[in-house]
Amino acid sequence: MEVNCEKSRQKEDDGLGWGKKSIPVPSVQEMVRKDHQTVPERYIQEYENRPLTDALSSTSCQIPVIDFSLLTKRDETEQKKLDSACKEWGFFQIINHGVGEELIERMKDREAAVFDLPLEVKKKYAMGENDLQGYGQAFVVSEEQKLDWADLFFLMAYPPQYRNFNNWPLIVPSFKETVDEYSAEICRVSEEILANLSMLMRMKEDSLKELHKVMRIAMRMNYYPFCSKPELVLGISPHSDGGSITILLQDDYITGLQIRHQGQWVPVKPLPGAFVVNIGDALQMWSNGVYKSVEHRAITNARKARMSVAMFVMPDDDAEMGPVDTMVCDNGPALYQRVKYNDYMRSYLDRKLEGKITDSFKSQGQ
Ligand SMILES: O=C(O)CCC(=O)C(=O)O
Ligand SMILES: [Fe+2]
Repeated sequence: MEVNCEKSRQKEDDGLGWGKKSIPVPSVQEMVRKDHQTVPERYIQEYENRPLTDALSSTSCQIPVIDFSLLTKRDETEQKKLDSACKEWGFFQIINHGVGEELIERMKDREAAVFDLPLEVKKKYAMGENDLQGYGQAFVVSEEQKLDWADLFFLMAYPPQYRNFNNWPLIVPSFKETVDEYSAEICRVSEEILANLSMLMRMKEDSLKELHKVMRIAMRMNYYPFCSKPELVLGISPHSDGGSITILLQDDYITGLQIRHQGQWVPVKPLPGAFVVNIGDALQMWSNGVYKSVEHRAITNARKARMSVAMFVMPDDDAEMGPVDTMVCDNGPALYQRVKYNDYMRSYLDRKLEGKITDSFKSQGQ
C-alpha cells in the first residue's frame, strides 16, 4: 500500500502527473464508426453552449497574419503587428515559419495513422492512474458532465528525455522520428516568438526564455469525428490554454476552431501551411493582462472528421506566473498574484475544461 502511494506521489512530482485522473469515457471515433446517426445525451450541450450558427459572429475579420521570417530579423513593423495581435485577439497565424511542408504533411499523416489504429491497440496507450499522458479524454471529472465530441492523445513531446514511451504509439512507423523533427522545429519557432515578445514587453530578448530553462513542449493530438448533429455538440469546450504559447497545426480546409472575440465566436479560417499561435494564461499573467489568453473551442461538422495537433509551450514548474516588473509600472498595479506554474496547473487540471481561471489569481482589490 505504502509503496504504491509513494510511487504515485513520485510520479506526480515527475511533472505531468498533476490533477486527478480523468474518468474514462468511450472513444467517440469508435462510437461513430458503429453508429453514425445517434448522438448520446451525454454529448448534447445545454442550449446556451450549443454552437448555433446564428450566434456566430458575422464578422468577416480574420485573425492577424504575421510573417515569422520578419520577426527573426526583429522587424519593427512586424513586431508592432505581433503586439497588437496579442492585445486584441490573443491569436494570430504565422507564415514563412521555415517548417518544411513535407514535415508538416508527414506529421498530419502520422497523426491520422495513430487514430486509425484499432481501438484495442490505442487502449494499450490509455492514460494511466494520475497521469494525463496517453490516449483518452482529459478533464472528465464527473459522470454527469457534458462530453466533448473528440478523442485525444496527450504526450510530452520535447525535450526527448521528458517522454514517457509507455504511452507512445510507437507501433506507428516513423511516428517517433516525425515527432522528433516536428517538436524540434516547434521549439525553434517558439523561442523566436518568445524573444520578440520579450522585446515588446520591454525586457531583454532572452527574458521569457529564462522562464523556460527547459523548453518543454506537450503535444495534444485531437481527433474530432464527424457528427450527424453538429449543432448540438462541441468538439472541444471553451477554454484558454494554461501555458506560455500554443502552436496549433490544423486542417488546411476544414474550419473548426472558433475564438471568443468581442463577445462573439469568430471562426478561424485555415490558411494552408500556416500555424495558429495563441497566448496562454502564463503570458497573460506575465504581461499583466496586456496580452490576452483568449477562450476558444472547436466545433464539428456533419461530413468530415477533423484533426489538429496542439503544441503547448510550458514554463518551468517553479517559474512565477505573476506580472513581470516592466509590465507593472506603465500598465497600472499588478493585476495578478504570483503563483508557481506547477501550482497553477494543478488548479487548471483539477476541473472540467470550461472557460478561464486566470481571474481566480487576481491580486486583492483587482
Ligand atoms: O483543434 C482545435 O482547433 C483546438 C484545439 C485546442 O484548443 C487544444 O487542444 O487546446
Ligand atoms: Fe486550446
